[in-house]
Formats: sequence, structure tokens, C-alpha cells
Amino acid sequence: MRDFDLPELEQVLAIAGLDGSTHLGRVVLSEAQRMKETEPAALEARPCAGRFAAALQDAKQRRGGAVIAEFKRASPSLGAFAADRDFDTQLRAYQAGGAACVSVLAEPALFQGSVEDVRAAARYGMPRIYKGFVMGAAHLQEAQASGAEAVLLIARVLKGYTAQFAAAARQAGLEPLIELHDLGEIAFARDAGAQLIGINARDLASFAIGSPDASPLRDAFPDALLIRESGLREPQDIKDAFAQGFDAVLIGEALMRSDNPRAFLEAAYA
Ligand SMILES: O=C(O)c1ccccc1NCC(=O)[C@H](O)[C@H](O)COP(=O)(O)O
Repeated sequence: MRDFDLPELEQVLAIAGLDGSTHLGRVVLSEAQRMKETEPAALEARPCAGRFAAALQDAKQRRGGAVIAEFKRASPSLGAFAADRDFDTQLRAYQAGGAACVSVLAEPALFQGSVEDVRAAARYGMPRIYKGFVMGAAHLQEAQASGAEAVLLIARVLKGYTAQFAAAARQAGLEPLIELHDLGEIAFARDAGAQLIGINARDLASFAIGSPDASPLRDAFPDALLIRESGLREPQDIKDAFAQGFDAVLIGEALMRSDNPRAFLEAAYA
């Protein structure tokens, strides 16, 4: 499975066209280093059960849209903004509030995430996405070992390797969610046969939040589940995203800062 690594981890920044001083560049460098220090283990072939997509589809049909609730203590742009949040209390609130799935940060250095968090979220029954910065077989192995149902693949980072990583993820029993940052990346998702497509509203260069439009994505991917990610502040923002044609949203910071994440989610569905 080493064949699935990008050619040289040191070259990842160049391949992605990223500056190492940007937030995303810092994460990519830090993860490349962590993976170099990780002993690669075998990636087992496993069937892909499709539980993550099924939970999104089910919420869409029953409630008009699905929420992927993220557990995130810190981020490169904000620092440790929710370091004291109790993991179990937060996950319980996500479950009670009706989140269809959870996104759990696995990256340790800048997001204060861990594979143990991904594993522990299984206690709450919602399908999980391993939220990391996959750049090699060792990351897919870590995602598989975490027991997650799905894995994030960032086309902005993987570029022309996205399809290869998506195929390897599926062979490993992981549903790939292909994250795009702009519509110029549509071809990477198409080549990957993406069925779960996230569009990140956060410009990873300026960190400004934009308003991505679902319709060009729907035209390109009539049958895929479209997920609007980042920068959702209020329950109404979730309603608006569903009304704009997104099937699902991925929301982290606002839920982590909320005094009552359960009520926040319930208001989004009211
Ligand atoms: O947020 C950052 O600082 C960041 C830096 C580098 C790469 C990714 C980054 N953020 C990841 C995300 O975009 C979010 O965790 C996710 O989409 C949820 O967004 P939000 O609801 O705004 O927390």
C-alpha cells in the first residue's frame, strides 16, 4: 500500500501548490512529518458498507437535510478555542440533537485531535468520518484502524492523486468524502467517482468564508450527496444551506462554542 503515497511526502506542498507558512501548509507539513515517523501497517481489504452515506440519505429524506456534527478542540487559524469541551458530553448532545453523522478530528498537532477520539465516538452510534489530512497509505491505515466509516480526502491537497486515494479508501472499507475548495477541482472528484462531495466555504489562503453555490455541483454530480462545509454560525445557516440545495452540512466551531449544542441542532431542524 506504500504505492498509494504521494511520490515524496516532502514534495506534497509543491504538488498542492501550497505555501508552508499558510494554515493548510502548516498542517500538511506537520502531518507529512508524523507519517514519516509512523511504522506503516498493512491496509486490509474490507467491504464498504456505506453506512455514512446511508445515514445522510436517511436524514435528508426524513428531515430535509443531514447534519455532520464535528468534534474539534482547536484549529490552526483559531488556536485552542474549545480545549476544555468534554468529549462525551458533546457527543451525547450531537446524538440527542439529531446529528446524522459525526466528524472527528484525528490530527494531533494543530487541531488537538486523535485517533482515540475517532475510535471513542463509536460509543454514540452515529457513523464517523476520520477528519484528517490524508496524504499516504499510513493515513488510510490509521483511518481504518480507528473504525471510522468514512474518510476525508482533500482535492486541494491530493489533486491528480485524488482518484487513486479514493479507490484505495473504498478497498479499505472507507467511504471517501471528496472535499473541494473551488469548482476548478470538480474534475478530481469526477475522476474519483465521488458520491460524497463536500465544498468548503473557507478559502484556505485568506480564511474568508464564502457562499458556495450548490447548483454547479448538482449539474456535475446529479446523484451525489452534496455537503456544505465551514463557517455556519447559526441554526438558520443550516436551514439556508438545505434550501439552497445542499443535502447535508458539516459544522464544527459553532457547535463546539455553543452552550447548548443539542438545542442548536434541534433549532436547525425546527
Ligand atoms: O480551520 C482551520 O484553521 C483550518 C486550517 C487548515 C485546514 C483546515 C482548516 N479547517 C478545517 C475545516 O474547514 C473545518 O474543520 C470544517 O469544515 C468545519 O468548519 P467550521 O464549522 O467552520 O468549524
